[in-house]
Amino acid sequence: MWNTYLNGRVNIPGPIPWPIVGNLPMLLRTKNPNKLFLELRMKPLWLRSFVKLFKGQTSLVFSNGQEWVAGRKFTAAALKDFGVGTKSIEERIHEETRYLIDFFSKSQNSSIDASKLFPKVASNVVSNIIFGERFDHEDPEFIRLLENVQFIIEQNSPFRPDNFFPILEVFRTTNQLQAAVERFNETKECIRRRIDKQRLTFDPCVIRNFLDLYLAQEGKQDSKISESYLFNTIVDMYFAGTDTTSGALQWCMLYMLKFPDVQLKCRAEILEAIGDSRLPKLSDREDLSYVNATLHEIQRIATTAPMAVPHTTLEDIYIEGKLIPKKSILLCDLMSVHLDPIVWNEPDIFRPERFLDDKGHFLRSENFCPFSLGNNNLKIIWYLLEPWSIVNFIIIAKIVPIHHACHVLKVNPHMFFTFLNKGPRQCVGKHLGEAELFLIFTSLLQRFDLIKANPDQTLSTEGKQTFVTLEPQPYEMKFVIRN
Ligand code: HEM
Repeated sequence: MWNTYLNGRVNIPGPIPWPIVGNLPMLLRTKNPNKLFLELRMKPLWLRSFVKLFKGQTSLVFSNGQEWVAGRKFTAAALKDFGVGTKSIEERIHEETRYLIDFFSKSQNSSIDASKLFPKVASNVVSNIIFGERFDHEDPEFIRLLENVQFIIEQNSPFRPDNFFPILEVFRTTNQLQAAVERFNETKECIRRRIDKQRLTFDPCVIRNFLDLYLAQEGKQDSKISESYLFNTIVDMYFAGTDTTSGALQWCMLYMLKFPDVQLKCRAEILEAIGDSRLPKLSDREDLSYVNATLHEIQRIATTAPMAVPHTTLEDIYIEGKLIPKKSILLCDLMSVHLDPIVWNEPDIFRPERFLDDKGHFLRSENFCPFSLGNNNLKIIWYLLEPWSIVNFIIIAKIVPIHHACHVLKVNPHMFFTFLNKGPRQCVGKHLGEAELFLIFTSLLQRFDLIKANPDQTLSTEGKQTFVTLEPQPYEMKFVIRN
């Protein structure tokens, strides 16, 4: 402990933490941890850590090494075969979009709570890919499934004080902990029931959806992936694919309410390129530069998953001469890249045009990374947790170029990032998430004027942190059929 303390102080710059509680008091004083981290971006400091969540589980998110490689290959291939980049994903998203259009057309003047609606939309697209069918939004089983996902996510937020300071867990009501475990088991049970139902009509020669792939794998001796691993990966996809996409869609709507001029420009482009007699397709993306730029700008300024997920160092590393010990848990702050004034001009200003060239064509940026770091030479803030001390500390290390860190590690940049062990990490649902944002956003703008439910309401762009995502504060809006 002393060694950790001393080594850390010698090697890594930062303010002195309080004994035992580290920088927890500072964190407790803030309502918005992400904002605090941003304010401290150039000032390294020590903070307390959060407990290792979901310890002992094995699935795509919670596996490493060869097991992870096999699981990743399987999941990525499955997502590809069943849609990502192909027509069928488009059809599955269209199915959900048609439901939305129908629903909004019938409930024209009703106020819609975006925080209640979009989790259903995102979750239904994942359901469609996994089970081959969507749920009715009013289906009690579906509502319960979503409530459970939400509850578990809230209970496990890394920003809960007891996650920063595990000893506080003794003060957490056992009821809450017990409820989280029970709801997690209930979610698994719901998925288990679906698997059993699909088993009755399963034909190994006709693979219909992700579950069929799972069933085809079941019981195979030579399979590199165990049944329980695949089962847990389905659970992962549910959790990882619902909150993130729903959060991003909520941000999209919020920015359209806040910036009606941008909404008008997006709609004008959609109507000019596509008209209003058919739904937008993924292939329309290249004709919709301004829309594309707007979606990128929203994802940049809002950063739905601001700190991605934790990763672990494989060995002792030195970043700019500072020791980051083996098995340290690192969080990379994606938001620090998206709001870095060195790479973005006036990063706090919402301006879709920054993603357009002089001719109005869409312009990519290597500093755009909502789905985690790629191969780019990004500068990023690192948060470091030291896993062996009684009370863990996080250090916001200096901003360092990612390639620098990878060079020190002598590994491929992708291989650098790990979740509690080793393995490259990037969002496996990136293309699916992008497709959902594009198709749902454009389809809604094509048909409806998006307006605030209450014209006097001030919409805040301050986010609300959940497990890994940053969502807008709840707001209400109306979808009015366009004249
Ligand atoms: C706008 C939507 C989305 C955003 C912003 C997002 C963002 C992220 C981020 C930042 C990570 C962490 C990467 C890292 O380890 O550093 C991640 C991982 C992951 N995402 Fe997404 N995601 C989105 C949509 C989806 C969807 C639709 C799915 C569903 C299939 C999904 C499934 C996953 C999974 C399974 C992982 C873990 C991958 C692994 O550990 O290999 N995501 N996502």
